Amino acid sequence: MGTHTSEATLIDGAAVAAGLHSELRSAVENLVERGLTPGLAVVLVGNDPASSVYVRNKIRRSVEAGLRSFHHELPSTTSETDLLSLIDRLNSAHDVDGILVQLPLPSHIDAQKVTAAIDPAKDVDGFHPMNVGKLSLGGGALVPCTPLGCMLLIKGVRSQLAGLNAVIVGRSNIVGKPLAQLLLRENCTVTVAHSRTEDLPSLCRRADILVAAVGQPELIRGDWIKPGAIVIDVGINRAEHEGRQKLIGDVDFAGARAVAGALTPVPGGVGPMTIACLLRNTIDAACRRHGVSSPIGNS
Ligand SMILES: NC(=O)C1=CN([C@@H]2O[C@H](COP(=O)(O)OP(=O)(O)OC[C@H]3O[C@@H](n4cnc5c(N)ncnc54)[C@H](OP(=O)(O)O)[C@@H]3O)[C@@H](O)[C@H]2O)C=CC1
Ligand SMILES: Nc1nc(=O)c2c([nH]1)NC[C@@H]1CN(c3ccc(C(=O)N[C@@H](CCC(=O)O)C(=O)O)cc3)C=[N+]21
Repeated sequence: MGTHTSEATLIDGAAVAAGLHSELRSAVENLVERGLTPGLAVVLVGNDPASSVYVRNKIRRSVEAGLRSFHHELPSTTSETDLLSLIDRLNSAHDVDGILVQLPLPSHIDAQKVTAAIDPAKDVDGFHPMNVGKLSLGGGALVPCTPLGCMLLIKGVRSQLAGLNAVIVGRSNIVGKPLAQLLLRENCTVTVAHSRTEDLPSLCRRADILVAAVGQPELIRGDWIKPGAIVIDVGINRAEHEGRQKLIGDVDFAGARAVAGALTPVPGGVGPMTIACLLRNTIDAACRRHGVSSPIGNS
């Protein structure tokens, strides 16, 4: 069949996220008028520089949106017991609607245990077993922010996904697995690949929707991509370039751009959507907790 010559459409996640932020800002204004100011608590343990940058962005964005923001920075030597007791306090704090504990946690702390200690109604990351279970059963969950952001970008390109082959490279609990549930819900045929997958290039070539969430710079090459495919690059890899820090995705951007139908850049793709979806989940959680109808559309 015909050769594919046109360049992929760039999916401008930063622009989509900016649009979401302005919707969220009005939604918060509306809620504040009705006496409800949604509150987000962000907990950072230790001083990993990348985590600090993300946490600062999350706080800045939530303040811009009009949310109440609570910031807890704990030293890397914090014990699991102390972290759990902070979570207990946040669970019972009336003005806290969302709790986010930034990952990764120091290795002496059991992240699963911490996640399970968060009130599922305040679990704006969607990592609590209750929300994971609800997502898999099909309703009522707080949905993890990055997969939610990916879905909004994919559906912005193409609203009807039924029957498409979706390949997700990466099976983490925060991206790959929950995204598989969301694509399945849209009636895609979903394959989740990982480090033990055989012949990854051939598998990727069958994908109408290809999502890379691996953490390996430019693993996915242009010639692994089906012409016209929607390619979502979740990867954030830091590299030195001419003495400066540069972010690189899991997809060879230039190679993919010549083949794909639509493609997200790094930075400015999925990352900004993750933060917008976090704020959206916080507003959602606040409305549910207070029995108020949500002023934002559901998806
Ligand atoms: N933009 C955003 O908002 C976000 C970006 N990220 C970024 O996304 C990337 C993935 O993060 P996360 O989901 O936490 O990843 P994890 O590090 O938890 O998991 C990586 C996954 O990739 C798989 N994998 C590793 N190497 C290969 C390979 N060579 N071939 C095939 N599969 C491989 C692993 O397989 P196995 O299970 O077999 O080990 C694993 O399933 C990172 O770059 C991270 O920084 C993450 C969250 C949010
Ligand atoms: N409990 C928890 N929840 C998370 O959602 C979570 C986490 N822990 N730990 C780490 C990962 C990673 N993550 C990102 C969020 C925003 C950008 C982002 O905004 N990226 C910008 C660039 C930012 C920069 O310049 O570094 C972009 O891609 O354009 C990236 C990555 C959320 N995560």
